[in-house]
Amino acid sequence: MNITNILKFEGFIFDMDGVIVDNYLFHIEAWGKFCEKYGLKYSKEDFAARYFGKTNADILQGLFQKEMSKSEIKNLGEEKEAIYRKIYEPSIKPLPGLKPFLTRLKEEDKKIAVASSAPQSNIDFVVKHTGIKQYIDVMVNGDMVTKGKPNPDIFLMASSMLGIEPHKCVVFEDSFSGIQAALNAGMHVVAVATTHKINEHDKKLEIIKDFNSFKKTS
Ligand SMILES: O=P(O)(O)OC[C@H]1O[C@@H](O)[C@H](O)[C@@H](O)[C@@H]1O
Repeated sequence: MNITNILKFEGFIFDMDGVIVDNYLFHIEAWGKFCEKYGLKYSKEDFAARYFGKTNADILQGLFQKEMSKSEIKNLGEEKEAIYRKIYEPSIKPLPGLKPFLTRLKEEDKKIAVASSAPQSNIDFVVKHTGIKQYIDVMVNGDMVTKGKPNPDIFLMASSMLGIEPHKCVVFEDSFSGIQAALNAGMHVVAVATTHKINEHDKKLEIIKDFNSFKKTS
């Protein structure tokens, strides 16, 4: 899809991990360290298949194989996120073409949301270090919904906070659970091939490598 076609949408909803930043290797490494500390069984492949795009509540209860209280999830989640932020901070950068794309969207008076399964602390970290705060109208984090991706609630909340109907919104997503959540919300999806390669995505989807795709006018 070129810039002319994408500008037909009114609401632009960005997933964060794998879309604003290409950081899955750092999350994988941080979860590995976390699991080692708690003696949890962990394989990168299994983790990627089961948990990418999910909330910490879903990931932690899956890893520990038990139900947990909100405070347990918050504390353990923050422990993992602190490891992640420490190892990722030295190399954090936005996906190529993201800032020029956001600038263009604002010039066109489009509404922009970030909707991430991550806790707000991680969203703040990414927004600060990529310098994109001024572009964002609405932020929705994983703690604001009870049912995480692939349930559509996070994207429906973003569209309602933007005041734009779901079918007028486009979602940028890298994870399979996130793509399914956006489709379940009745939104248009653009898959971003970072965490998963182009050939791993459903061929029927529109797929971009990064936001330089929208530099093109035809
Ligand atoms: O919804 P997003 O932005 O892709 O965030 C998902 C990520 O959220 C993080 O908090 C989890 O620790 C990650 O493991 C997970 O992949």
